[in-house]
Amino acid sequence: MIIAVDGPAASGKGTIAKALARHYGLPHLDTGLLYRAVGLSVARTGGDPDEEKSALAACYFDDTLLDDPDLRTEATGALASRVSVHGAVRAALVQRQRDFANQDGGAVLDGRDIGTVIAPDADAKLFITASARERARRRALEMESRGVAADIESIVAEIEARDARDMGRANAPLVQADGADLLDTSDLAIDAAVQRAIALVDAQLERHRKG
Ligand SMILES: Nc1ncnc2c1ncn2[C@@H]1O[C@H](COP(=O)(O)OP(=O)(O)O)[C@@H](O)[C@H]1O
Ligand SMILES: Nc1ccn([C@@H]2O[C@H](COP(=O)(O)OP(=O)(O)O)[C@@H](O)[C@H]2O)c(=O)n1
Repeated sequence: MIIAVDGPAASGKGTIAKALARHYGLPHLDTGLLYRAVGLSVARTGGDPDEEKSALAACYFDDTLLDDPDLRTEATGALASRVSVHGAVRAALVQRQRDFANQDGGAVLDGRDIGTVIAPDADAKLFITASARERARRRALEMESRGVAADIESIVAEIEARDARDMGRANAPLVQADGADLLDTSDLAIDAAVQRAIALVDAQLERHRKG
């Protein structure tokens, strides 16, 4: 069984995808980490994230990079969003994600294009969202918990810029996939959002069973 979870930054898609993986006993892949690794790698090697060749060269990173704490910063999120506009970068990462999705028993993947490109035939699809202000508030809390000062207005601006780039790009733009249920978590606590996600997935699985 494949479950596709997509949505913009800090919408709660990772939290929900992890909880779904636990609930259904499936492995989980945070596909954003792959794009973050490319973004960080291109920056560290002095390459240009906006130049396709440079970004493509950074796709062949060592997997130990996936554990680097710098992957989690908002600066790396912005770099990831810049390298991920390039078709060659997306093509270089596609097989790894599809292999993960198609492993025996299935998987849960979260990202921007799981329900549209990576696993368009997924058994269940969710599109998670929340207002930009609520997403910025969550990011600020995360940063403060790491001891990093956070300015809400600049985080809102960064989130809106990233949304615009991710939704406006020509290759695999962020969009609610055909057949995906929309889940707005703006006014939901984590537990409530997870319960709602499980109910939506169960209902989709039931609809598929009935054909
Ligand atoms: N429904 C929610 N209400 C409040 N905070 C949430 C909710 N969902 C997630 N969070 C918190 O917001 C932050 C971003 O969530 P995360 O799941 O990492 O988002 P994404 O994967 O979409 O970037 C985390 O600190 C997480 O604990
Ligand atoms: N499947 C994916 C996942 C991430 N990405 C890109 O990678 C960036 C970082 O993704 P992420 O999921 O780690 O970011 P957050 O939503 O956690 O902030 C996004 O802004 C996208 O531009 C993508 O293009 N396709």
